[in-house]
Amino acid sequence: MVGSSVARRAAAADGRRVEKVDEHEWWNTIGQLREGSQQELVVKKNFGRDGQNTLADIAQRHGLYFNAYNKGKTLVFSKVPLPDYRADLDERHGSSQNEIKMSNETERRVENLLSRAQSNNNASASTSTVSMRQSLPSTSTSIAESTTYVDKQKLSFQLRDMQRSKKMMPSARSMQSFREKLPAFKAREEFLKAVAANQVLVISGETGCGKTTQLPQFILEEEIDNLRGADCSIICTQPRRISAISVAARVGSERGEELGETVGYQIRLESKRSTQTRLLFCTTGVLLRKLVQEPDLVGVSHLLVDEIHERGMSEDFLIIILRDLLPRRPDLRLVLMSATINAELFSKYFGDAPIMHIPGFTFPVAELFLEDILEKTQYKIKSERDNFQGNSRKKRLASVKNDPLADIFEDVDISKEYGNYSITTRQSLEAWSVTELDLSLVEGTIEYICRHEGEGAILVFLTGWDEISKLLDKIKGNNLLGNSNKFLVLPLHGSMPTVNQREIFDRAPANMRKIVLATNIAESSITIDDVVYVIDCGKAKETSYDALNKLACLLPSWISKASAHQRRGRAGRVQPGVCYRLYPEVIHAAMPQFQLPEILRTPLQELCLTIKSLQLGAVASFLAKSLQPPDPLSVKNAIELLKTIGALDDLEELTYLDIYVHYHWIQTLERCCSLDPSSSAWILH
Ligand SMILES: Nc1ncnc2c1ncn2[C@@H]1O[C@H](COP(=O)(O)OP(=O)(O)OP(=O)(O)O)[C@@H](O)[C@H]1O
Repeated sequence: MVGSSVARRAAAADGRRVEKVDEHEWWNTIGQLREGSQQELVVKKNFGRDGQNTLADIAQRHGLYFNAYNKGKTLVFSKVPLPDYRADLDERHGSSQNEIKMSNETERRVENLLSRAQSNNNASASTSTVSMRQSLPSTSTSIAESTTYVDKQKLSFQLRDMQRSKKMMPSARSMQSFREKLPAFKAREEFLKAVAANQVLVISGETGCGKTTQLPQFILEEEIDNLRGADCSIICTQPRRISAISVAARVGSERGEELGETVGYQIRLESKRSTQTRLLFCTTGVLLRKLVQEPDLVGVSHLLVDEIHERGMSEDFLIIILRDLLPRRPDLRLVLMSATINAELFSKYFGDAPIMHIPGFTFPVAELFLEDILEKTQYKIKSERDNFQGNSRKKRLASVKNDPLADIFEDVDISKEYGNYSITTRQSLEAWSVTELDLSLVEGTIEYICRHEGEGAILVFLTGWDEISKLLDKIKGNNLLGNSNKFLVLPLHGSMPTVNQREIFDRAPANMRKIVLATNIAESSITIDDVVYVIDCGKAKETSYDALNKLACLLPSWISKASAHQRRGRAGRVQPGVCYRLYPEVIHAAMPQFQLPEILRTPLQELCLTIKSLQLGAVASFLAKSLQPPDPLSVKNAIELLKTIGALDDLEELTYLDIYVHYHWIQTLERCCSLDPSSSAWILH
């Protein structure tokens, strides 16, 4: 066997005699390694420094990695980046391999190839230069293989040339100089080294550092530059559709490309990608579904999970699946991207994966709290229902159940704490309702900005469609803001078609001010480049469970400090900005650092049904592997209940034939009528 002869020859090396590199032979051998299933090829031969350089060059041209160990006596070609030191190859440990280890299949193919190359060489002994590509094998299977191989090589070269030429274009050059100013750029080399050296890397990046737009792009550029473009496939997940699309568009334009060339996106029922696409932004849900069909993510070389700190249900499910997948895919690189909070938690979960911190960059964003806004705008809070004269603040607040922030505000002595503020402001603070958003106050704040502040779009964070549509009506009826020639008012809600969602990124026509009324979907990852003012109502709708009444509810709740920070961060991304917080500073100070993970907020029965509908296996064992597992006894009880009501059978499988109809009905019933699965199932029956 020729493969064995390579091994024998390699094993025969005594480390003193310097062998000559037969470039032709090694080109083919390394080409076969690249095409086969073997991950690496270990060669014990001394080719001297020049020989090593030639081999390193061959490996690089094949898009593989090369390293020399034991003072150049042990050479390794690999499909994955190689560390500087390998204990398994260290002669002093007596554990190094004496032979090149190849699978039978690779050995057979290498043998075939070498014998063919040898006979080719003999036949053309008089021809001094044989093109390496011409010398590829010619049996029908081998032709197919080599065509794929040649095609891939060709594509890698094409991608590299295209990248180089696009970089030279004037628009790309100005983008490049902008990119170089982002903090992520300074961390580029360190980041790429860390990705190469570690299977899992946790990035803790502050707002605006460039983690979303730059880090996946660095990997893409590096892979293409090193002629690994054809083989690289980078996926970057985003928690929401709008960020998947807008970030893909931004990265594409930074590269001077049309969306869908090397950078694309995929969301449910919509995608923009091509055979050239090497960096794909998709929602976490899309990736979860892909994983169900393709558990090993074959073909994916790098996976970046963005905004992991948000701890949505899909992100938490995803990392459980990925931790199981990593040992099966040692060549897969996983980068978890988080805001600064919680990076250690993720690192620990992935066996103390290294953490890299990238400082943020935003233009200065001034922050005004309710008291400052009231003082500035002279707005008087005096709602009919909550008139403080007839109903004291303490009395009203005492009736607010389960709201620790309301309790904190209840304890504030307004006249003492806000002694420096005007009497009108203090009276308004007395009248301010912790529970209900005063939409007239939002309207008043928008009007104040439009009358007194400079140019720039306004982004308003509200809790849901109900508030958005009521505010839209108010704005229509407002003397100033209702002028549609001067103000472009755009709603932004998760249920809107993406084509409408995308309008928020368009610049308003000259002399018009854009006002975006959004839910928390605009909170992270997106840049609306003309936003200068952010108005934050401080709340977002979240699923919670009323255990006493057994009701699942989607209610406005106070956001966390992390969310508040992200909201503020939507201003100041390309110019200085102002953030108007429509709640007192004491409430902001008392907000939790970050939100409770969705899997700990979601009613367990709903969680179990979601796990089943996503086909993620046995519920209890799946949830036990999560970052912060729910109480096992409660999980067991939830499964029992689902079996009792007939939603799951004895084998814990979803029952009815049309599982989805059933499941979505349950969800809809829960959402619309605040019913738990048992009541919903009863109605369905
Ligand atoms: N569409 C865009 N138009 C103009 N500038 C943009 C756009 N997208 C990104 N940028 C610029 O690139 C910077 C980095 O954006 P990126 O989305 O990568 O930040 P990030 O670190 O992920 O922050 P965050 O977590 O707050 O979203 C922004 O602050 C902004 O200056």
